[in-house]
Amino acid sequence: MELILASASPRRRELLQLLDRPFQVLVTHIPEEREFGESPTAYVQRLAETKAAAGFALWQQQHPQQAAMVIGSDTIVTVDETVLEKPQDEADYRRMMALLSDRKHAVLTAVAVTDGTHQEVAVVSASVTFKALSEAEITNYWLSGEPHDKAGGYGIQGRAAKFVTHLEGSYLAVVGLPLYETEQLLQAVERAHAAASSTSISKGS
Ligand SMILES: Cc1cn([C@H]2C[C@H](O)[C@@H](COP(=O)(O)OP(=O)(O)OP(=O)(O)O)O2)c(=O)[nH]c1=O
Repeated sequence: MELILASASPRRRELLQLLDRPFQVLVTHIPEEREFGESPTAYVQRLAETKAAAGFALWQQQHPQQAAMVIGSDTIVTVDETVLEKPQDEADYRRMMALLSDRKHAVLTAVAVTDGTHQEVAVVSASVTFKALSEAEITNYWLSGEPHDKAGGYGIQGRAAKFVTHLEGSYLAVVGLPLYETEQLLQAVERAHAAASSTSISKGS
């Protein structure tokens, strides 16, 4: 069965390589809009599931006969009930840094895996504490070019590492793809796929 990563994120691609499973990348575009009353956990889970399903649909269009497992993932930062995604511009980035400075926030990454029939999903979290950020630090970090394509406007694996005083939970959930959980989800879908294939063979279909 082919493995497909439905993601445009270079971080997810690099991390997935560490599972030593050959894979291809497909890019789909899913609008990221939280529904009224939707909790951060429900939201991030829905986006990961939607990305996996859209990736599977695209794979099927291109390869109608070939089985595949597709991974979709989404990362958000939450401060109280406020959800931070990628900053739209510098002002949006500055709003995010003001919310993150000198306090704890949560990062949630959802990973969904589907083979078109079976689906597994996990939401993995971390709690991250930032030092008090000065205006100069906020400005210089923006000028580094790192914030624009990252949830919450920062990359813990990059220059924002020096802002982090404490981390609890999954470091890889912050970077965008928690590998232990991803491997477990892949194995679960593989087992379900194998069980369904052996049932359909014994039924003679
Ligand atoms: C908080 C944080 C986020 N990020 C990144 C991970 C994700 O790539 C990005 C969150 O945006 P996402 O919308 O989750 O993902 P994406 O648009 O980059 O890729 P795709 O939807 O195609 O899979 O933020 C870091 O790299 N480091 C960090 O410390």
